[in-house]
Amino acid sequence: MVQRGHFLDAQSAKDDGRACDAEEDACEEVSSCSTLRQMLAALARSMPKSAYTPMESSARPDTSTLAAADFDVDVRSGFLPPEPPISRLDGPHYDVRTHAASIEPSFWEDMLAWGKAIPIRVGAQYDNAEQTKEAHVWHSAIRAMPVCMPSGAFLSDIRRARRACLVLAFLSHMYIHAQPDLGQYEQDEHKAEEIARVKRSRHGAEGKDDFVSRLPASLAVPWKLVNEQLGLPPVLTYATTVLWNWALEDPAAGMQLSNLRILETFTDTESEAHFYRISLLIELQGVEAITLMRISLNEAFARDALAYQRLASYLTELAATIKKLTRLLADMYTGCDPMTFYHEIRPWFKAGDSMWSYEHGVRRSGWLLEGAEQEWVNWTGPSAGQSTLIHALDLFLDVDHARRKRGAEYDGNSSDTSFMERMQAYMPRYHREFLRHLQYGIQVEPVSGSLRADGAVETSDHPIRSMALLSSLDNADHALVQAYDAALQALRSFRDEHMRIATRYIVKPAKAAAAEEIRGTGGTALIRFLSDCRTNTTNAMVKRHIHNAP
Ligand code: HEM
Repeated sequence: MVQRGHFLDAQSAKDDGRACDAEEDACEEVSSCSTLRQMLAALARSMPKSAYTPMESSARPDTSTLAAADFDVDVRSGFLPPEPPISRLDGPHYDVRTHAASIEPSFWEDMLAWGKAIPIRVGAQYDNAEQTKEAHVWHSAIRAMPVCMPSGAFLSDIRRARRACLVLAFLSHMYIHAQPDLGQYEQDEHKAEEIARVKRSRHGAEGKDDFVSRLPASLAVPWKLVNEQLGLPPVLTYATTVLWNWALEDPAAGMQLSNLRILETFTDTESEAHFYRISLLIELQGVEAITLMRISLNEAFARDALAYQRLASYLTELAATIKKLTRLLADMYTGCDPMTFYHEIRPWFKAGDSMWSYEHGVRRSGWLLEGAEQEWVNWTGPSAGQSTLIHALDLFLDVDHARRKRGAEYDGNSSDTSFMERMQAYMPRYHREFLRHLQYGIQVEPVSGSLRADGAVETSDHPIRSMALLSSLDNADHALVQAYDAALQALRSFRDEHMRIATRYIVKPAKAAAAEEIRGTGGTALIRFLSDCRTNTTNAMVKRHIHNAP
């Protein structure tokens, strides 16, 4: 069997001491495909690397070559950077009220610290007149702040670029959401008109009738530039709130579950820190899954009898790892209060796609990034649906959320088949590349068989699924099929738990608050969508299709 790609350099298979007749042919095939091979070798690399990724110093450093050589997936930390993110952009400290003309990036840090100290609140719900006044001064200072263009040298230090992305994201969401009368959330047209009228009268001096959805150039321009560098749109993302938002309690103790602390929150509540921390712990535990996926794909390259046995054992381990992820997910309840999540934390995440405003009497959604975008932008707020880890598990196990495969099994009533693909636009560039590679870079010779209960022929060029299909044809040994399906079952159970969480943290509080429409941060009709994701997981199981399954 000739593979069009594989996940390990051929030497490792040889080092296994396994004889494989097809190996040399396959090696030739692979060596002719050197670019792909380099990418695969980078993925399989076992040497730790530095999170500092020096790049050419220029106004817009080109990171494309790095993307090809390195998917920014670390053997110790997975999709998290292996070294703690920096917690402050250096440079002199400013008294933000008197030195508003400064243009050092550290000035953003001072603005963030000031905003948090007030503290800036969603909808300008302050406790007293003094706070209200100070918040107004903060707000005006942001608008008056000069545009600071980060230098090429600054952008080329990836840790500083990530921190800048985080600070600008928090500042931008604070700026937008902390304005008074955020009734623009209401999609009731009459209310929105009334609110717009009140806003006009209040912000007459600003001269902007939809001031609320306009991000000033002082934030919009550098934010867009920094995020372009990282391959992200200018909006708060999972990468910002989770992947790059942590520190080690004790630097000497290293990256352990109990040693991680969240750097920035909007609400300064334990619930918000816990909400981010759970995802962080899942990412860290996910390193185990990434390793198992990688070594499994090596077996998909070898494809001898031992490979089938080993793959079965790795998939069994993967199922156990996914169960650990589910247990971590269920820990959400131990530190994140559903009401605090729904009423205090979630509103900060709203972005252009779910905010409405009026300009010159025209109602529209979106944010206007002054000086950075000509058009109103409708980006979506952060969702753990942007976790590359979960997408990788889906791709590895051939879960098809786009519903292009196995089409006959679907009723054609899916709520949102494009959500998962759309979420990839919100991942850091290298992680997106990683998924693209996992999806398109490693196909094998298609395997066909009449395995389905309805007799339809299924053809698969998926490296793992095709082996499970082949193994299912052999009635003597269904160990691989069982292990493959067990991993899918574990992923389904993860999604069961996730649905319970979404119900407890969004659906119930929304019903209690008599919300007219219940949608996820990503804008989905959430219960229908999450239930579809579960169905897609189950539909990938092989056993369901075998005539004589044991
Ligand atoms: C309070 C906690 C959470 C709530 C309320 C929640 C809610 C939601 C909602 C409503 C969606 C639908 C998409 C949207 O419109 O935003 C979603 C998607 C998703 N969430 Fe969460 N989520 C939570 C925590 C997590 C965590 C910790 C993870 C794991 C890292 C996670 C992983 C996902 C994934 C992978 C999706 C895409 C759909 C799927 O794969 O099933 N969520 N979440």
